[in-house]
Amino acid sequence: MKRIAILGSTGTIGVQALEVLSHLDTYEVVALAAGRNVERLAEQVRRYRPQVVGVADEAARRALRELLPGERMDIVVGDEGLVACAAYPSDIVLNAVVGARGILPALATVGRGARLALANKECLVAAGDLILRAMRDAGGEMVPVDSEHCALHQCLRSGQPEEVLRLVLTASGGPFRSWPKDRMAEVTVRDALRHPNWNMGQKITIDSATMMNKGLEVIEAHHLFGVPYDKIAVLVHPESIVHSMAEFVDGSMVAQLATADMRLPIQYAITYPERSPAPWPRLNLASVGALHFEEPDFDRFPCLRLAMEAGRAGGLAPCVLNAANEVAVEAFLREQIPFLRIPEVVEAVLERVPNEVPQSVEDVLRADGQARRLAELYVAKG
Ligand SMILES: NC(=O)C1=CN([C@@H]2O[C@H](COP(=O)(O)OP(=O)(O)OC[C@H]3O[C@@H](n4cnc5c(N)ncnc54)[C@H](OP(=O)(O)O)[C@@H]3O)[C@@H](O)[C@H]2O)C=CC1
Ligand SMILES: CC(=O)[C@@H](O)[C@H](O)COP(=O)(O)O
Ligand SMILES: [Mn+2]
Repeated sequence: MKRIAILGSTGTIGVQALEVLSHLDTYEVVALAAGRNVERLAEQVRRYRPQVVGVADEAARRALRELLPGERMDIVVGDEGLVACAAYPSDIVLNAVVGARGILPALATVGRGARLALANKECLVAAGDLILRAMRDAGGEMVPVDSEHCALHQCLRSGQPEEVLRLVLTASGGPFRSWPKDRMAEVTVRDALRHPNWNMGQKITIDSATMMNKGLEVIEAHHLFGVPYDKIAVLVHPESIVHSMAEFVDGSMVAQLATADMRLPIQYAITYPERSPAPWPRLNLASVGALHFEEPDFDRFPCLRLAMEAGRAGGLAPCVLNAANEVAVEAFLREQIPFLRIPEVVEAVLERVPNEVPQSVEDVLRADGQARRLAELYVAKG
């Protein structure tokens, strides 16, 4: 039996991960962590009987205890609780919490030599160098869950690092792929939450709509695969069937294709290097018919440009970009700012937080906090 901890178990990735585990019979769930959805968490605890359970705050802890009065489990709370779940002895930690909150549990996982199955891209964006250093020092490993990076991980199994010419990350283009710029000023929350191909949590769905998601994924790919930014390209592919590709020096392109179903990358990250049979629907290319590709539009999607610039700038810039974006997306979801204000808030914050090379996670968390406070000020201006 392999032991697994799932952080963000009540979210879209966490729920699908438990579904994957229900058909693999060699894994024991030892830790579950979530935020405030205690009803769903209680159901998961009843079924998987983890030894430790994390929740966001004291109110959630009390509510969970009331729902499970006789359950033998340690309940841990807040960001410290998340770290405790990641640090609890296990072979694999699936980090599927949303946002920069994923940094400390990622460090706790790789720092004890366990496998980090990584959905939480924000931790690599904000603290990629530190997490990779901790992973190398402790002999840990990271296997991506993000669909594009899972695809690239598979594509790169067919060549040596020095044979790679470039990585091509595919992007659906989101719900506004073909909208003219003036119409994008009228975007509602409902419009932006209507992703064409994927059913995901709200924050990543808005990131897909602004294409910030793809920018974050470029930075994620840079860290995961050690490839410089000038060798990472983005290509819009509205069908989300080709999940990404690696181009080799001889002109060969190796792509990974599958249905748009996150259960596959989740299972891959858990069972790697083995592949297990999967019971869900498979890709039928004849019924898909045609696949389309086009260049991204950096003018209508300035978040993509901002993220790629922040990645190239390095240092604290990606952390600042990510923190400002988290605040701006939250404000858009609360209808405090319009859609097109998201990149404006991010750009304004990036211009004001000085860029340095972080020496420690404390430097990263300090810049994250500073960027959030500034972003709140810009949000308050509307
Ligand atoms: N969804 C997808 O298909 C993909 C997601 N990802 C990445 O995976 C991550 C998760 O995404 P997704 O599942 O869509 O997000 P969701 O919003 O669906 O889920 C987020 C999870 O984080 C938990 N959470 C929120 N606040 C806290 C907190 N304070 N302490 C502990 N846990 C907390 C939530 O708990 P609760 O609900 O109980 O409050 C929930 O379990 C993101 O980084 C995203 O970018 C990457 C590729 C694809
Ligand atoms: C499923 C997944 O990995 C998401 O990150 C997805 O790729 C988002 O789609 P976009 O290509 O629209 O950003
Ligand atoms: Mn993705």
